[in-house]
Amino acid sequence: MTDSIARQQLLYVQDQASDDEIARQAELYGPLTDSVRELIEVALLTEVDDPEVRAALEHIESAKRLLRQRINPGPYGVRWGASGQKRAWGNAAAGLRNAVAPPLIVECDPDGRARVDFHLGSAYEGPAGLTHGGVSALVLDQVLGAAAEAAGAPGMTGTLTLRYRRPTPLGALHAEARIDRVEGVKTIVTGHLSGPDGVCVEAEGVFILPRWARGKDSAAVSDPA
Ligand SMILES: CCCCCCCCCCCCCCCC(=O)SCCNC(=O)CCNC(=O)[C@H](O)C(C)(C)COP(=O)(O)OP(=O)(O)OC[C@H]1O[C@@H](n2cnc3c(N)ncnc32)[C@H](O)[C@@H]1OP(=O)(O)O
Repeated sequence: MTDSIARQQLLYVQDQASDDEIARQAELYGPLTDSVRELIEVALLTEVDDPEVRAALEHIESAKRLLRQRINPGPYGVRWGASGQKRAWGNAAAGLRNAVAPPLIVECDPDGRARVDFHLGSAYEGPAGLTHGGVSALVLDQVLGAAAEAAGAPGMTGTLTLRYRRPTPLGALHAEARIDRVEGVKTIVTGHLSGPDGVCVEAEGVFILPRWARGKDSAAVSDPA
Protein backbone atom coordinates (compact mmCIF):
# COMPACT_ATOMS: atom_id res chain seq x y z
CA MET A 1 0.00 0.00 0.00
CA THR A 2 1.38 3.44 -0.92
CA ASP A 3 1.84 6.16 1.73
CA SER A 4 -0.86 8.33 0.18
CA ILE A 5 -3.43 5.51 0.30
CA ALA A 6 -2.46 4.73 3.92
CA ARG A 7 -2.86 8.44 4.84
CA GLN A 8 -6.23 8.57 3.07
CA GLN A 9 -7.42 5.47 4.94
CA LEU A 10 -6.51 7.04 8.31
CA LEU A 11 -9.03 9.81 7.60
CA TYR A 12 -11.90 7.29 7.66
CA VAL A 13 -12.41 7.15 11.41
CA GLN A 14 -14.78 5.34 13.74
CA ASP A 15 -14.79 7.72 16.70
CA GLN A 16 -17.67 6.09 18.63
CA ALA A 17 -19.44 9.45 19.14
CA SER A 18 -22.97 8.90 20.48
CA ASP A 19 -26.02 10.14 18.55
CA ASP A 20 -26.59 12.75 21.30
CA GLU A 21 -23.03 14.03 20.94
CA ILE A 22 -23.40 14.19 17.14
CA ALA A 23 -26.67 16.11 17.55
CA ARG A 24 -24.95 18.53 19.98
CA GLN A 25 -22.13 19.14 17.53
CA ALA A 26 -24.55 19.63 14.62
CA GLU A 27 -26.51 22.16 16.66
CA LEU A 28 -23.32 24.01 17.59
CA TYR A 29 -21.39 23.99 14.33
CA GLY A 30 -24.31 24.12 11.83
CA PRO A 31 -25.15 27.77 12.64
CA LEU A 32 -21.42 28.70 12.62
CA THR A 33 -21.08 27.26 9.11
CA ASP A 34 -24.28 28.98 7.93
CA SER A 35 -23.03 32.29 9.28
CA VAL A 36 -19.63 31.96 7.57
CA ARG A 37 -21.39 31.03 4.31
CA GLU A 38 -23.51 34.16 4.62
CA LEU A 39 -20.35 36.14 5.41
CA ILE A 40 -18.83 35.00 2.11
CA GLU A 41 -21.88 36.33 0.25
CA VAL A 42 -21.97 39.59 2.23
CA ALA A 43 -18.21 40.17 1.78
CA LEU A 44 -18.69 39.68 -1.95
CA LEU A 45 -21.62 42.05 -2.31
CA THR A 46 -21.14 44.72 0.38
CA GLU A 47 -21.00 48.34 -0.79
CA VAL A 48 -20.47 50.03 2.60
CA ASP A 49 -17.78 52.71 3.00
CA ASP A 50 -14.07 51.93 3.54
CA PRO A 51 -14.06 52.44 7.35
CA GLU A 52 -16.90 49.91 7.74
CA VAL A 53 -15.03 47.38 5.60
CA ARG A 54 -11.90 47.84 7.76
CA ALA A 55 -13.94 47.52 10.99
CA ALA A 56 -15.62 44.35 9.70
CA LEU A 57 -12.19 42.90 8.85
CA GLU A 58 -11.03 43.46 12.45
CA HIS A 59 -14.08 41.61 13.78
CA ILE A 60 -13.45 38.72 11.41
CA GLU A 61 -9.76 38.55 12.39
CA SER A 62 -10.78 38.48 16.05
CA ALA A 63 -13.28 35.64 15.44
CA LYS A 64 -10.53 33.67 13.66
CA ARG A 65 -8.15 34.18 16.61
CA LEU A 66 -10.83 32.81 18.96
CA LEU A 67 -11.51 29.71 16.84
CA ARG A 68 -7.81 28.99 16.17
CA GLN A 69 -7.08 28.51 19.88
CA ARG A 70 -7.73 24.79 19.45
CA ILE A 71 -7.77 23.44 15.95
CA ASN A 72 -7.76 20.09 14.15
CA PRO A 73 -4.74 20.10 11.77
CA GLY A 74 -7.23 18.87 9.11
CA PRO A 75 -8.63 17.75 6.84
CA TYR A 76 -11.82 16.67 8.63
CA GLY A 77 -12.08 13.23 7.01
CA VAL A 78 -15.11 10.94 7.29
CA ARG A 79 -16.24 9.78 10.74
CA TRP A 80 -18.71 7.20 11.95
CA GLY A 81 -20.30 7.31 15.40
CA ALA A 82 -21.27 4.44 17.70
CA SER A 83 -24.60 3.83 15.94
CA GLY A 84 -23.00 3.95 12.48
CA GLN A 85 -24.11 7.50 11.78
CA LYS A 86 -21.76 8.95 9.15
CA ARG A 87 -20.31 12.48 9.24
CA ALA A 88 -18.65 13.71 6.05
CA TRP A 89 -18.74 17.20 7.54
CA GLY A 90 -15.72 18.49 5.62
CA ASN A 91 -17.18 17.53 2.22
CA ALA A 92 -16.89 20.44 -0.23
CA ALA A 93 -20.41 19.89 -1.61
CA ALA A 94 -22.37 18.69 1.41
CA GLY A 95 -20.30 19.10 4.59
CA LEU A 96 -22.18 20.43 7.60
CA ARG A 97 -18.99 22.16 8.78
CA ASN A 98 -17.89 23.40 5.37
CA ALA A 99 -19.04 26.93 4.51
CA VAL A 100 -17.86 26.43 0.93
CA ALA A 101 -20.55 23.75 0.45
CA PRO A 102 -23.88 25.15 -0.91
CA PRO A 103 -24.73 22.86 1.15
CA LEU A 104 -26.42 19.91 -0.57
CA ILE A 105 -28.74 17.89 1.66
CA VAL A 106 -29.20 14.91 -0.64
CA GLU A 107 -32.19 12.56 -0.19
CA CYS A 108 -31.42 8.98 -1.20
CA ASP A 109 -33.35 5.75 -1.71
CA PRO A 110 -31.75 2.34 -1.18
CA ASP A 111 -32.59 1.43 -4.79
CA GLY A 112 -29.95 3.93 -5.96
CA ARG A 113 -31.87 7.15 -6.55
CA ALA A 114 -30.85 10.51 -5.17
CA ARG A 115 -32.25 14.03 -5.40
CA VAL A 116 -31.63 17.46 -3.96
CA ASP A 117 -33.20 20.90 -4.13
CA PHE A 118 -30.64 23.56 -3.34
CA HIS A 119 -29.80 27.21 -3.75
CA LEU A 120 -26.67 28.73 -5.27
CA GLY A 121 -25.95 32.33 -4.35
CA SER A 122 -23.56 34.86 -5.89
CA ALA A 123 -20.48 33.06 -4.55
CA TYR A 124 -20.97 30.34 -7.18
CA GLU A 125 -20.94 32.65 -10.21
CA GLY A 126 -19.02 31.75 -13.37
CA PRO A 127 -20.30 33.60 -16.46
CA ALA A 128 -22.10 36.81 -15.38
CA GLY A 129 -25.21 35.88 -13.42
CA LEU A 130 -24.80 32.16 -14.09
CA THR A 131 -23.51 29.15 -12.18
CA HIS A 132 -19.84 28.28 -12.72
CA GLY A 133 -19.55 25.08 -14.80
CA GLY A 134 -17.13 23.57 -12.27
CA VAL A 135 -19.68 24.10 -9.52
CA SER A 136 -22.30 22.23 -11.58
CA ALA A 137 -19.76 19.41 -11.88
CA LEU A 138 -19.21 19.45 -8.11
CA VAL A 139 -22.95 19.16 -7.47
CA LEU A 140 -23.45 16.36 -9.99
CA ASP A 141 -20.39 14.43 -8.77
CA GLN A 142 -21.81 14.50 -5.25
CA VAL A 143 -25.39 13.58 -6.19
CA LEU A 144 -24.38 10.78 -8.56
CA GLY A 145 -21.88 9.48 -5.96
CA ALA A 146 -24.56 9.58 -3.27
CA ALA A 147 -26.92 7.49 -5.46
CA ALA A 148 -24.21 4.82 -5.82
CA GLU A 149 -23.46 4.86 -2.11
CA ALA A 150 -27.15 4.65 -1.14
CA ALA A 151 -27.50 1.41 -3.06
CA GLY A 152 -24.49 -0.10 -1.26
CA ALA A 153 -22.22 0.32 -4.30
CA PRO A 154 -20.04 3.31 -3.28
CA GLY A 155 -16.95 4.41 -5.09
CA MET A 156 -14.51 7.10 -6.01
CA THR A 157 -15.32 8.99 -9.19
CA GLY A 158 -13.39 7.31 -12.00
CA THR A 159 -14.98 9.19 -14.88
CA LEU A 160 -17.53 11.99 -14.87
CA THR A 161 -18.95 13.02 -18.24
CA LEU A 162 -21.01 16.19 -18.49
CA ARG A 163 -23.04 17.82 -21.21
CA TYR A 164 -23.90 21.47 -20.59
CA ARG A 165 -27.17 21.87 -22.49
CA ARG A 166 -28.21 25.34 -21.44
CA PRO A 167 -26.78 27.97 -19.08
CA THR A 168 -27.43 27.23 -15.41
CA PRO A 169 -28.84 30.22 -13.55
CA LEU A 170 -27.98 31.01 -9.95
CA GLY A 171 -30.76 30.60 -7.39
CA ALA A 172 -33.10 27.66 -6.82
CA LEU A 173 -31.90 24.50 -8.57
CA HIS A 174 -32.57 20.76 -8.54
CA ALA A 175 -30.36 17.75 -9.21
CA GLU A 176 -31.15 14.06 -9.35
CA ALA A 177 -29.45 10.79 -10.18
CA ARG A 178 -30.11 7.08 -10.50
CA ILE A 179 -28.00 4.00 -10.90
CA ASP A 180 -27.98 2.77 -14.46
CA ARG A 181 -26.03 -0.45 -13.81
CA VAL A 182 -23.45 -2.11 -11.60
CA GLU A 183 -20.55 -3.94 -13.26
CA GLY A 184 -18.44 -5.58 -10.55
CA VAL A 185 -16.62 -2.78 -8.68
CA LYS A 186 -17.94 -0.14 -11.09
CA THR A 187 -21.27 1.61 -10.64
CA ILE A 188 -22.57 3.62 -13.57
CA VAL A 189 -24.90 6.44 -12.58
CA THR A 190 -26.76 9.01 -14.69
CA GLY A 191 -28.39 12.25 -13.65
CA HIS A 192 -29.00 15.89 -14.35
CA LEU A 193 -29.09 19.37 -12.88
CA SER A 194 -32.08 21.56 -13.73
CA GLY A 195 -33.27 25.12 -13.25
CA PRO A 196 -36.65 26.80 -13.76
CA ASP A 197 -36.41 26.41 -17.56
CA GLY A 198 -35.53 22.71 -17.55
CA VAL A 199 -32.42 20.52 -17.69
CA CYS A 200 -29.16 22.51 -17.80
CA VAL A 201 -26.50 19.80 -17.35
CA GLU A 202 -26.66 16.05 -18.02
CA ALA A 203 -24.16 13.72 -16.37
CA GLU A 204 -22.90 10.16 -16.41
CA GLY A 205 -20.46 8.92 -13.79
CA VAL A 206 -18.45 5.75 -13.28
CA PHE A 207 -17.86 5.20 -9.55
CA ILE A 208 -15.23 2.63 -8.66
CA LEU A 209 -14.68 0.96 -5.31
CA PRO A 210 -10.91 1.38 -4.86
CA ARG A 211 -8.76 -1.72 -4.38
CA TRP A 212 -7.95 -0.88 -0.76
CA ALA A 213 -11.67 -0.76 0.15
CA ARG A 214 -12.75 -3.96 -1.58
CA GLY A 215 -14.12 -6.63 0.72
CA LYS A 216 -14.48 -4.12 3.57
CA ASP A 217 -17.59 -2.73 5.19
CA SER A 218 -17.81 1.02 4.43
CA ALA A 219 -17.64 1.77 8.15
CA ALA A 220 -14.49 -0.31 8.48
CA VAL A 221 -12.30 1.24 5.81
CA SER A 222 -10.17 2.87 8.52
CA ASP A 223 -9.24 -0.58 9.82
CA PRO A 224 -5.87 -1.17 8.16
CA ALA A 225 -6.04 -4.95 8.79
C1 LIG B 1 -16.03 2.12 1.12
C2 LIG B 1 -15.23 3.38 0.78
C3 LIG B 1 -15.41 3.93 -0.52
C4 LIG B 1 -14.68 5.13 -0.81
C5 LIG B 1 -15.39 6.28 -1.24
C6 LIG B 1 -16.85 6.33 -1.13
C7 LIG B 1 -17.34 7.69 -1.19
C8 LIG B 1 -18.82 7.88 -1.27
C9 LIG B 1 -19.11 9.32 -1.20
C10 LIG B 1 -20.36 9.76 -1.84
C11 LIG B 1 -20.29 10.95 -2.68
C12 LIG B 1 -19.00 11.41 -3.07
C13 LIG B 1 -18.94 11.86 -4.48
C14 LIG B 1 -17.66 12.50 -4.79
C15 LIG B 1 -16.60 11.51 -5.05
C16 LIG B 1 -15.27 12.10 -5.34
O1 LIG B 1 -15.07 13.27 -5.47
S1 LIG B 1 -13.97 11.03 -5.49
C17 LIG B 1 -12.60 12.08 -5.93
C18 LIG B 1 -12.26 12.08 -7.37
N1 LIG B 1 -11.81 10.79 -7.80
C19 LIG B 1 -10.56 10.37 -7.57
O2 LIG B 1 -9.72 11.04 -6.99
C20 LIG B 1 -10.24 8.98 -8.04
C21 LIG B 1 -8.74 8.81 -8.36
N2 LIG B 1 -8.54 7.52 -8.97
C22 LIG B 1 -8.40 6.40 -8.21
O3 LIG B 1 -8.36 6.46 -6.99
C23 LIG B 1 -8.33 5.09 -8.94
O4 LIG B 1 -7.85 5.31 -10.24
C24 LIG B 1 -9.73 4.40 -9.02
C25 LIG B 1 -10.77 5.28 -9.75
C26 LIG B 1 -10.22 4.09 -7.60
C27 LIG B 1 -9.58 3.10 -9.82
O5 LIG B 1 -8.41 2.46 -9.39
P1 LIG B 1 -8.38 0.93 -8.98
O6 LIG B 1 -9.16 0.74 -7.73
O7 LIG B 1 -6.95 0.52 -8.93
O8 LIG B 1 -9.16 0.29 -10.19
P2 LIG B 1 -8.78 -1.00 -11.03
O9 LIG B 1 -8.85 -2.19 -10.13
O10 LIG B 1 -7.54 -0.78 -11.83
O11 LIG B 1 -9.99 -1.02 -12.08
C28 LIG B 1 -11.28 -1.50 -11.73
C29 LIG B 1 -12.17 -1.32 -12.94
O12 LIG B 1 -12.42 0.09 -13.13
C30 LIG B 1 -11.98 0.48 -14.47
N3 LIG B 1 -11.39 1.83 -14.31
C31 LIG B 1 -10.27 2.15 -13.65
N4 LIG B 1 -10.11 3.50 -13.66
C32 LIG B 1 -11.17 4.01 -14.34
C33 LIG B 1 -11.59 5.33 -14.65
N5 LIG B 1 -10.88 6.39 -14.25
N6 LIG B 1 -12.75 5.50 -15.32
C34 LIG B 1 -13.50 4.43 -15.70
N7 LIG B 1 -13.15 3.14 -15.42
C35 LIG B 1 -12.00 2.94 -14.76
C36 LIG B 1 -10.96 -0.56 -14.89
O13 LIG B 1 -10.88 -0.66 -16.28
C37 LIG B 1 -11.56 -1.81 -14.25
O14 LIG B 1 -12.63 -2.24 -15.05
P3 LIG B 1 -12.96 -3.81 -15.24
O15 LIG B 1 -11.68 -4.43 -15.73
O16 LIG B 1 -13.33 -4.31 -13.85
O17 LIG B 1 -14.10 -3.83 -16.20
